[in-house]
Amino acid sequence: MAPPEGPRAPLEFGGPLGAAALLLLLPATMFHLLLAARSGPARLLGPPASLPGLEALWSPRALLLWLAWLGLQAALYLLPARKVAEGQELKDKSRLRYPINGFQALVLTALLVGLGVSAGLPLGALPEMLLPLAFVATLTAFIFSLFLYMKAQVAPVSALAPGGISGNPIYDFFLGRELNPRICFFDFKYFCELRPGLIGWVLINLALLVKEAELRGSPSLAMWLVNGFQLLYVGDALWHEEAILTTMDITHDGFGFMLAFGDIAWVPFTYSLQAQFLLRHPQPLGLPMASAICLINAIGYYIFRGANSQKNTFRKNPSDPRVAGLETISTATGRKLLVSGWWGMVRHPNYLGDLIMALAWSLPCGVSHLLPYFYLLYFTALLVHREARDERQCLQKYGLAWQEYCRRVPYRIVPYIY
Ligand SMILES: NC(=O)C1=CN([C@@H]2O[C@H](COP(=O)(O)OP(=O)(O)OC[C@H]3O[C@@H](n4cnc5c(N)ncnc54)[C@H](OP(=O)(O)O)[C@@H]3O)[C@@H](O)[C@H]2O)C=CC1
Ligand SMILES: CC(C)CCC[C@@H](C)[C@H]1CC=C2C3=C(CC[C@@]21C)[C@@]1(C)CC[C@H](O)C[C@@H]1CC3
Repeated sequence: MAPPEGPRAPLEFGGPLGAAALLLLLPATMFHLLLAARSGPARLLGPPASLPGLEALWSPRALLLWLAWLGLQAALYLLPARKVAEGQELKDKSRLRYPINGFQALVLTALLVGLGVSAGLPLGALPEMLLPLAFVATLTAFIFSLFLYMKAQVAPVSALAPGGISGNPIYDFFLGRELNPRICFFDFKYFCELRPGLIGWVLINLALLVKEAELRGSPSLAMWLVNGFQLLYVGDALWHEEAILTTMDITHDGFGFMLAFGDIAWVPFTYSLQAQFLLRHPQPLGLPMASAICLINAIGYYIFRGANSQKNTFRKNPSDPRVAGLETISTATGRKLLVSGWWGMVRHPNYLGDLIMALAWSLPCGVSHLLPYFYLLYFTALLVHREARDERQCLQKYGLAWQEYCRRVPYRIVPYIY
């Protein structure tokens, strides 16, 4: 169906050319990181030691394993949920319904993997399959995004995302045309955002830990820390699954290659980079240093969770005693903005906490290589860009009230710095 005439959202990511470049650059970066982590020099910059042939990338076993994984996560999504939540109001005034059973999916996956391992499933063999698995995940993301693009051609105009209706096929394929593509109750974007990728990430981490134990007798302290920190992060995201319904990915962005690839390929295969690095480049870590890193992660988590929970509680019920005493600014929409508490410190305190945690995930890998710090560098760029997008949307939504908020809380992410 033809998109509506009228003013369109400004093009992002450098327009169609930028989107075309990212279609190649993102998978290329992911494969570069996978290869670099297993190579001796583990260089972040510069060419990988050797390029794999097609036989190293293509494996029918990896394809089967990948399809079984997606099938398992889809089946867990369809299980009865402890709660069904309503999303934000859509253009046509309706609200979609979403199952809240992500944490249940994590626990059931853990039980199934545990059962599998006790029945002889060689979890330690998974690290050897990362390259072909990443390859099939990338293929899946391309094919799936094509399906989503075609599905959007027959979707009603009211179902399209503001950003993905430029009319340029490459740009729209990358950004995503349809806001909430679904078949019946099965919401593709919501499913992909939290399940196969995030749970896949901690499973890959665990397999790397098991492999390290097989190679060296026991997992290293550094590997334990990386596994523990990232499991906490993923468990937290799934426990607070409902909060995802108000993020810009769900409420504003279409579902196209960027999110499909990001969710199912980028997250599991690049977010597990520190554990991949540690398997081949063991790092000595003493107890005092490990304790300091735990403290950094705990501070990051405290800020991240405190800020996210404060906003979520306030958005659900502003008179909740936990937030009722906070200072606010009224806006013309009837919604208020918090201007004290975490949200009075900087305009994105949750990003600050997330970045501190990102640092704690890299520190166990030592300082001899830049590679394990890739996540911190990429994440800083992602959050700075995301913050700017969110500010633009908030200025549009709240106008003068947002300007007043920016005047009263002048720093974006890091107090007195940015
Ligand atoms: N690991 C990863 O790869 C990624 C992690 N994240 C994390 O996900 C979490 C969610 O992030 P994200 O989706 O970007 O957005 P946020 O949770 O930061 O939400 C931004 C929204 O919050 C509301 N808001 C902003 N300021 C205020 C205020 N002062 N008072 C009340 N409401 C306010 C506005 O929406 P409204 O007013 O409409 O409610 C705004 O659009 C973060 O913790 C982030 O760090 C995000 C991206 C990637
Ligand atoms: C491949 C590109 C460079 C960008 C892809 C971006 C995606 C990987 C991220 C976009 C927003 C995300 C969120 C999360 C994971 C990463 C993606 C999907 C969380 C689920 C991580 C856990 C947090 O508690 C909530 C996050 C919401 C946004």
